[in-house]
Amino acid sequence: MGMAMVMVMAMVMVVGMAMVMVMVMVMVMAIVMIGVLCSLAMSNKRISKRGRAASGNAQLERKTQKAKMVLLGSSGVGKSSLALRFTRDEFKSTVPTVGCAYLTQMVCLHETTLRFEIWDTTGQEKYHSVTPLYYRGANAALVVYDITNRDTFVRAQCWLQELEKQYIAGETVVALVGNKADLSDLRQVELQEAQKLAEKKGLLFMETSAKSGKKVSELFVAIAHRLLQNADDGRTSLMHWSDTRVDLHVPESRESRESRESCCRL
Ligand SMILES: Nc1nc2c(ncn2[C@@H]2O[C@H](COP(=O)(O)OP(=O)(O)OP(=O)(O)O)[C@@H](O)[C@H]2O)c(=O)[nH]1
Repeated sequence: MGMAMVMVMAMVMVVGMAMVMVMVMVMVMAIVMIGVLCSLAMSNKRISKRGRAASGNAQLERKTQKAKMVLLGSSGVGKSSLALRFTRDEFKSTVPTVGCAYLTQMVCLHETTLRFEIWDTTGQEKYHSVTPLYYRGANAALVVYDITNRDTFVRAQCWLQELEKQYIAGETVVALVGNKADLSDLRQVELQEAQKLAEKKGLLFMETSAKSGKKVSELFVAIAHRLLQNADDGRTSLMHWSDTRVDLHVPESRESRESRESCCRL
């Protein structure tokens, strides 16, 4: 009888100990799981904070920068036509520019949007003395000649010399542009000759046609890339631009708003 009692008590003790051990194990597992869940929650919080900071920076980087560009060259080479092709993708008969015309166009690149503020000067000799007023402070200059007219190429070289006196090399992006490439049968300036000149002076060079649109947006995008590269290298500084206009007139039609806000995406 006594032996049986001892055995029963021993069994109760073993079962009790087993139950205590199971409970301890359950508690330990619960504590471990709570710990894991807490650390996961903390790291998620950190990731989302970092994500917000990154998207904030991305937003900052996407801000629009503006660049002043001046178009120079003899009368009739197609400066206004190039500006019109680039800003409105149009080609129509133009009248000689009086003084200067002002147009704008956005270029959307991967990380930045660049707003070109284009000063289209007149090529007429009688206004020559006022032209420096327009190219002062320009971030970029297009020196345009007509590939079918050698005189305009000679004149373009005078413009380049004038610009060289005004600017520190590398600060202003200068492009030599041979326009009217659609009339290559009437060519008076060989591509290689202009290319060589541009290489010697470290200029961008392109033959374009405002009439057909050939290489026009490529030209402006190449200038935009060069400008942003110079800004990154600290050689030039571009100002930020934000649209702060207040429209005091009748609401704009959807069509005209879309064309105003259009961006040259390449
Ligand atoms: N075939 C051809 N004609 C062009 C091209 N670009 C311009 N033209 C014509 O050349 C003439 C002069 O063009 P504009 O754009 O007014 O020239 P501009 O350099 O602005 O002239 P100014 O305002 O006097 O300085 C116009 O009759 C245009 O239609 C082109 O790429 N091909």
